[in-house]
Order: sequence, then C-alpha cells, then structure tokens
Amino acid sequence: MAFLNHFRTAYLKSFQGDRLNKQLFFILRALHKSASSEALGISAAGEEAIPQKLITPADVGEKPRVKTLKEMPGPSTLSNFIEFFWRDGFSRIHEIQMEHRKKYGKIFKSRFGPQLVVSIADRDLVAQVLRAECMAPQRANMESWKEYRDMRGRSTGLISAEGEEWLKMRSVLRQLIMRPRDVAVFSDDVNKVVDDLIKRVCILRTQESDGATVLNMNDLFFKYAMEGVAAILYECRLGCLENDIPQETQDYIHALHLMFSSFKTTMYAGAIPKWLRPVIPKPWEEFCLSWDGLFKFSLIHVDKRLAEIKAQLERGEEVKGGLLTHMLITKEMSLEEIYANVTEMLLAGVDTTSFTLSWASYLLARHPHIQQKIFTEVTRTLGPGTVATADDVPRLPLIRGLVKETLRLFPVLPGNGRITQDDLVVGGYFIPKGTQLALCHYSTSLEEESFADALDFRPDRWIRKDSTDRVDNFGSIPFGYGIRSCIGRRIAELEMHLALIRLIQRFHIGVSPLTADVKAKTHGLLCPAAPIHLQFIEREN
Ligand code: HEM
Repeated sequence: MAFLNHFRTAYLKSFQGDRLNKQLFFILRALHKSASSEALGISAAGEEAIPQKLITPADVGEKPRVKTLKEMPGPSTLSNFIEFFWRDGFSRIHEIQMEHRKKYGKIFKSRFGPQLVVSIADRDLVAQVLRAECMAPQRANMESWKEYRDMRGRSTGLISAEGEEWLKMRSVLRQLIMRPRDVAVFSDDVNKVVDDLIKRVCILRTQESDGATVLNMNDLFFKYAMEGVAAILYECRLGCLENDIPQETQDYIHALHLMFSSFKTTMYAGAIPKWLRPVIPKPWEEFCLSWDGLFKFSLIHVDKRLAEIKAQLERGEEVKGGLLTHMLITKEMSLEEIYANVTEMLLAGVDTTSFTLSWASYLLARHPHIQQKIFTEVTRTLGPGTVATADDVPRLPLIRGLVKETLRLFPVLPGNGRITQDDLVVGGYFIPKGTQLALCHYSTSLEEESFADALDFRPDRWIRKDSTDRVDNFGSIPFGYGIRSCIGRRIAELEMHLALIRLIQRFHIGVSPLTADVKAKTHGLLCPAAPIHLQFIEREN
C-alpha cells in the first residue's frame, strides 16, 4: 500500500543508504548552479588528492601504490543518467549494485555532477570502513529533515541528528532498547498484538472464496508492525488491526501516505534546491504537511501519557510504565527530543518490519519442507499451543535463522551510506575525508564469497554448531554495524520472532495460486514488486 512507499522513501533517504535518492539529489544539485562542489562537501580536486603522509618510500617499490580516486573505475554520469532515467534504474538499485560489482569490482565510484559517491561492494572492505568509524558516524542528505525541524522549532531525532546532539540521544536510548533483555519485557504487549494478528488472519481468509487466502500480506503485516511498535513506543494500542480503524490512527496513516505514496515527491522534496521551490512547490509542501501529521500523532500520544503521569504523581501514586514513561520521568531528553525520537522511531519501525515479515512468510510458503522443519522445532521445544515469549527465542535457532536468512536475501535497506570523517585508504584507494560512501549490502549478501550457495534459502546456515562457531558475517548486516546501527533491532526482532512462531504454530502457510513468482524492487526500501497472497490452513492438533 501507498503508506509503505512513503515510509520507505524517507527511511532510506535518512540513512543515505539509498543511492537512488542520492543520485537524483546529486543530479538536481548539479543543476543547481549556486551549489558549488565545496558546498556539497567534496571538492573535484578530492579525486586527485593523496595525503602526503600516506606516501612513504615504502610505498614506492615493494608495497602497492595507494591509488587516487581518479584511478578508481566506475560508471560515468551519463551512463548513470541513462540507467536511472531511461531504464527505470530507480526500482532496480539492488540489481544495479550487482551489475556494477561485476563490471567494476569491489570498489567503484559514481559521479553525479559535482558529487562523487564511492561504492563498496565487498564484505571485508565494508567491515574495514565500519570498524574504523568514529564516535558519531555521519549520515548525509538530512538537510530537508533538518530544515523542516528548524522551521517548526522541532528537535531532530536519532535518524536525523548528527554529532554531539546525536551522541547524547543515542546514549540515552541505547541504555533502554539495545539489548535483547531490555526488550524482553515487552513480550506480553507484543503477544497481545500477535493475538490480534492471528484473529485478523482468520477474519480475512473467510472473506475469500477458498476460505484460506489472505490477500496482500504486506498490508496486514504493515498494520501489525505499526500496532506492535506503537504498543512499545506509546504504551498504548492504536487499533490498526480492528475492523474500524480509529480516525486518529487513520489520520496518521494518511500522513505517512502523503509522505511516501509518491516516492518521487518525497525524494524531490530534499533534492529540489530551495530557489526552485516557488516553481515546483508541491513536493516540499507535501513533505512538510506529512511531517506535521506525523509529529501531531506523536504529540497526542506523548502528551496523553505525560498527563496521566502527572495525575498519578499528584495522587501520590507510584508511576509504572514502559519506554515512554521512563523517558518522561527521567528527563534525560527534553520533551521536544522525546517527540522527535518517537516520531522517527515509529516511522523507521513499520515498513522495515512488515516487508521482512512478508518476505519471511513468502519464503516459508515457497519452501514447505523448511517450514515443516521449523514447525517441528517450535512444537518440540515449546510443546503444543504454548505462547512463546522472548525468553523462548534463544531455544529456537531456526526461527532466528529464518529472520536472518530472510534479511540476507532481502535486506530491507539494500545499501547504507556514510560521509567519511577521516582520510581513509580502502581497497588500495585513497579516500579523502568528506567523501560519500555507499555500502552495498545487497550485493555482499548475495556473493558466494560471503555465503555458499548464496541464492538458496537456508535458515539453518545461521545455526552455530558450538559456542566457538560464529556465523557473523559482514556480508549480511541488515541492521548495520556498530555505534550507528539500528537502535530498533531488538524491537523488530521481538515483533518478527513472536509473530512468526505463532503463525507457524497455528497454520500451514502456502502460496495462493493468485501469487506469481514475486521479485524484489527498490522503492526506497527493498520491497516485494507484486502483492503476496498466501493461504493459511489450520494445522491439525
Ligand atoms: C526489520 C526491521 C529493521 C531493519 C532491517 C532496520 C534496519 C536499519 C538500518 C540498516 C539502519 C541504519 C544503520 C546504520 O546507519 O548503520 C537503521 C537505523 C535506525 N533504525 Fe532500524 N531497522 C529495522 C527496524 C527498526 C525499528 C522497529 C525501529 C524502531 C523501533 C528502528 C529504528 C531505527 C532508528 C531510530 C535508526 C537510526 C539509528 C541512529 O542513527 O542512531 N528500526 N535501521
């Protein structure tokens, strides 16, 4: 649904992992005469620059010479332009990543007007870059997000903040939700949402003539993910899985629709230079309107909880609660920072989770023997009919493997990005400080070098044989790595694990004849290119 498109765009845009956004951004900026290359943070001379300190006598002779960016291979601006504007490259960014990897190698550059992006498509080089990150790694292309916040006097949240501001908020939030045991306490809340998901599956399948099919799984998982993440962030239910969705929630969904339904609209909002806005006002206006809607929704829920807390305190009662309550009571972040963070987290937590659940159930349906193996693991471990909690998940390695393998084959963010904060030498090339990097996670996930039989769906490849056997692999890091990685990872995993366990316990999931072979497309995030319709057949006890 269109909502998904909204989210996806801004999400990826915010991570700067979306080369699509960046590329269009750069092209438009290139047209923007007042935007000098210096203003964009990369000087044209940067391509030639080699730091004196890196050239030592030892480099001349035995050691391979450190090469300049000028020597780095890559597609030309013209071929990029043709690829994206004539050949609909925008929806094939993941495939283009693979093609460029084959053609140009593990590290290559793309130039868009004055802007240069260095793509890294090798797991060891990705590891090198991420391991070398400083205390506050920098995301880019957040200007439009910041501009909106400045205009309305709002704070930035984790996605849009940089530097000290980001570090402060990150250190508060990482104490609260980064470890599995931090989020385990939300099991009961999430399980109530899973109850409603299962009820919804039962209702929806009665609406189809075969009594088994649920049409457009992503629509359902979207509602589940939104309800689940809101139960944790706002400590309340939104009614997304009800027959009649409350107006307030519908308004929020509308705001998201507005932001993302038109992928290009959102993209242009950030990419169109300010001076062009009077000529093309719609994208920026819609962008602001949708942010107004998203913030409004957070304000309603945060203020409601704040009023409840105040009333409880006035009555001398002990205040108990979850994440939001904790943030409001401890005041480690200002109220504006809390508004901004819950807004950005809700935005970040819906499409990502729902696409992954859609792919996971599609893969289960396409591989009945694997589904059966997972079902056997679940029933043997939990016993029939047990409702799992977070504490059970470590005993279900195939469920964890299912999520990891799904994200390896379909990483929601097919690429991620950074602005380098120091001079680096990567893959034999000198990369000056301030260069934009694109980390090509989709291509590294599907490299044979990273994973044997990389195209096969094998959840068991993630199972450790013993405690020394680590299957961590920079080839697949769907939540990113290190200090700037996904703060919502444990929440997302909890929601996905608990939903998948319950669906597998209750139903045999099959592909509906209405579903063709579903491919991925990039629409900001990596998403199913066609609706996924699945059959849910009650298992016999
Ligand atoms: C399958 C689900 C998800 C995936 C695959 C995913 C993936 C990612 C990735 C790749 C990043 C960028 C990391 C980097 O730049 O290194 C990110 C950042 C982020 N994600 Fe997620 N995410 C998911 C779910 C969630 C959820 C449920 C939430 C909120 C509850 C969330 C909140 C965030 C936030 C706030 C950031 C920015 C972190 C920062 O800059 O400090 N994500 N996510």
